[in-house]
Amino acid sequence: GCASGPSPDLYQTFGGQPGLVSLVDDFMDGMMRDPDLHPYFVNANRPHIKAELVAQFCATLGGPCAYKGMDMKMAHARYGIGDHEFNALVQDLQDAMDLHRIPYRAQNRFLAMLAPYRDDVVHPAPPPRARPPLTIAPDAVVVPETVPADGPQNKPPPR
Ligand code: HEM
Repeated sequence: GCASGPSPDLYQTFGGQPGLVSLVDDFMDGMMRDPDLHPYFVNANRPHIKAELVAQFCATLGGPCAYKGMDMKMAHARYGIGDHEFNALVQDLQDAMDLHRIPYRAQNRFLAMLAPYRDDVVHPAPPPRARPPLTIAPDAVVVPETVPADGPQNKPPPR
């Protein structure tokens, strides 16, 4: 039949745990060489992200793992990631899978399972920053409700 979804076989096609650790190493190296993605990861905790990616990929493929990292929306919302960056990441993942000689059929099965994350990862703009606290009392400045049409009333007297 038409193979799709997770399976222990698919996980083995990716080389099991050692295969995934090595794949994610090369994937992250590729993203660090990618000018579209470098800024997002240069100051990030890359060893942590790589460990989470290995667990997530393992679980997604059908391996004996559970992903216990952050929810995808929570992890990405603040970065204002666009479609362009998402596509760049998919390209870098394909390059890493090519390097590891993962057969195209297996690559496509995996990418199809990651595609639904696009909606969680891509945000048109970062959420607004928290406002700084007010430094003056809100009622310290009294603004008149209406400004008279003939201008301010405190004109100097006519000579
Ligand atoms: C299919 C697409 C993607 C998947 C499956 C994915 C997966 C993950 C995972 C599992 C984590 C770790 C979460 C944790 O720490 O618990 C993470 C973190 C992160 N991802 Fe993604 N990601 C994707 C797309 C992207 C894209 C396109 C970007 C940037 C352009 C990105 C940037 C980041 C950053 C900066 C973090 C660190 C978050 C933090 O610690 O504040 N991700 N991602």
